[in-house]
Amino acid sequence: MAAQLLRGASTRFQLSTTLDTPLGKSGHAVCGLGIRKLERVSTARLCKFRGCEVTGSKAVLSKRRRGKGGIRADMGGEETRRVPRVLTVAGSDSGAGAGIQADMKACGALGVYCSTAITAITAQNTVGVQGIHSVPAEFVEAQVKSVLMDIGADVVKTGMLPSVEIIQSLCDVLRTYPVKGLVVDPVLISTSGDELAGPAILDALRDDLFPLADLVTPNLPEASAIIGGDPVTTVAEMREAAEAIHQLGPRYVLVKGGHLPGTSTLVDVLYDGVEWHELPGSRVETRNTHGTGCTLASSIAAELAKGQPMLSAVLAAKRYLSEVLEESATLNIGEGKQGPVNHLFKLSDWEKTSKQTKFRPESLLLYAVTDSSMNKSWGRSTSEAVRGAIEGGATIVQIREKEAETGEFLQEAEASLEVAREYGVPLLINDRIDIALACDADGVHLGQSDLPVARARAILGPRKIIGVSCKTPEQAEQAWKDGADYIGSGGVYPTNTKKDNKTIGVEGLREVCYGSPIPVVAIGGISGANAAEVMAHPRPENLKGVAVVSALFNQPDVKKATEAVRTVLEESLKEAALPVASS
Ligand SMILES: Cc1ncc(COP(=O)(O)OP(=O)(O)O)c(N)n1
Ligand SMILES: Cc1ncsc1CCOP(=O)(O)O
Repeated sequence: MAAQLLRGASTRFQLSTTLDTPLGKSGHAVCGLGIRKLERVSTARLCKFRGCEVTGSKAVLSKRRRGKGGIRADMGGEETRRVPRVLTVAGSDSGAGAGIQADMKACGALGVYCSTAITAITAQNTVGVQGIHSVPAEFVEAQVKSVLMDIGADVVKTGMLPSVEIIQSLCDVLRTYPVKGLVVDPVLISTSGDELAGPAILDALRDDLFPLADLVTPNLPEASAIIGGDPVTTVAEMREAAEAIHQLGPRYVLVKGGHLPGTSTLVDVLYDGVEWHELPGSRVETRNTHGTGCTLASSIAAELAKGQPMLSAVLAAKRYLSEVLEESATLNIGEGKQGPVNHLFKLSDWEKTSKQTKFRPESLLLYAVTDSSMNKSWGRSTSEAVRGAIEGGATIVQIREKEAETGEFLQEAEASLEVAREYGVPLLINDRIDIALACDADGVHLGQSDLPVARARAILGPRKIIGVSCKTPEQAEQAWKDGADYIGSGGVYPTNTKKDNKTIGVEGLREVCYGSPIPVVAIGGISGANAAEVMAHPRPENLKGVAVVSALFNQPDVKKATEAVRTVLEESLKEAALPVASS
């Protein structure tokens, strides 16, 4: 059970909304003027605390304290916004690729407020580390306290901790002022190969800091050093190392594979003492990898601060890092062998200049899946049919071609993509990654027997949309871990469009939705006549729409047929104010 942190800086008095974060380092509250010990209380209980009244999920200043200037005069009593907060306790990198600078940029890019406690000042560039000047432990402690007593932090992330005294005093502060999450990046060896910590520091990390941590994120050399020097060069050895490090006390261990020696495998291993997750990554060939360890750890901290559970936080952070690496591949900063990345690439205009149409879960509302034999029988090309569907209200399109030769498929896809781009509607290719790459489509839809999702993600990179057909919650969970963006689930009803396809019904669809961490679109035998039943309230929150073939394309007028289904969907959206079903 989470410790209840009453975040009560002078500008807001709302209880943290992530009280269910599974961290339980009991009993302190930050309220107004300082941090005080509180008894553990359950979320629902009412607690009174030095002028703060906590009622349900709200903490408000009592009249008595309000009168004493506890609320800022310029707030005018308006609701204020909760901002997720990370405190990074790490070293400064003069080259700004790693350390504090990387953490601040990554958190900023992810919408999280990042405060800092600087443990060391390094003279560093793309060539390596030229000098390290440690900050005295008392002054690191002073920085941490200053932040926690006023601004507060949902999650603390540590990087370079250059002395045993700093580690021990940080542990003391964290025991006194607990936070909801602690991510420890055990910075022992920089990615450029420089040793950043000696054996005494390693011992202090192992004995004092790891037991307080929610996550420890060693790379392969660090994992090896932590477990006493045994080599960690295979996925099996990564699992063994994760197990050994978990014994030291953290709730989770993420051993980062990077490029495992001698293999093209990119995999990280996440372990919580019971369950293993092998998380694949996409390969980006670039010299610009300086600071990726710091970036990953601070991005995970940022996602945890937003209230994500650990696995989701790790996956989201990995995806962000892949995007950053891809976007930074050709940056030319510094003369050394390892350059920095551009954490803030989204502030530049890539989204404006990119041809890629962004995936939003809402675009699954009416998913038009083409069928060239149906369209041919009505005397129209695939691209004409796509135009009709989009004008009739389709929100995403998939080119599903089961008969044409590769060259014809590519031509159809290119012509259809031109139409889709005109309207800003995403267009995906069924099954064929080669076609998707050749025409630069927005993504692919894959079945269970197509190219494995993790491989597809590695080939397509972080930005392309990947949808996966799933008939069970287990398949959906796996697809998410492997990097899928959405699930297509069905057949909901019997269909003649796909032979020998098992029907799972509305019940089966909903089971998949409840087991899926990502959005779901229903498919199979869906038309204007039954779309309302599929989308009926209360429905799973992540059921976003319907995918339709024959009810759109085996019709004389595609636009009219699409409008008819869209009208039914619009009606179901109007019920959106009603409660959603929960599992
Ligand atoms: C949105 C959507 N969902 C499911 C499917 C089915 O894909 P798959 O299982 O690969 O079968 P085929 O389409 O290849 O016959 C889909 N295409 N789209
Ligand atoms: C491709 C696919 N996957 C599951 S059912 C199906 C066919 C859907 O076609 P229709 O909408 O005509 O039933």
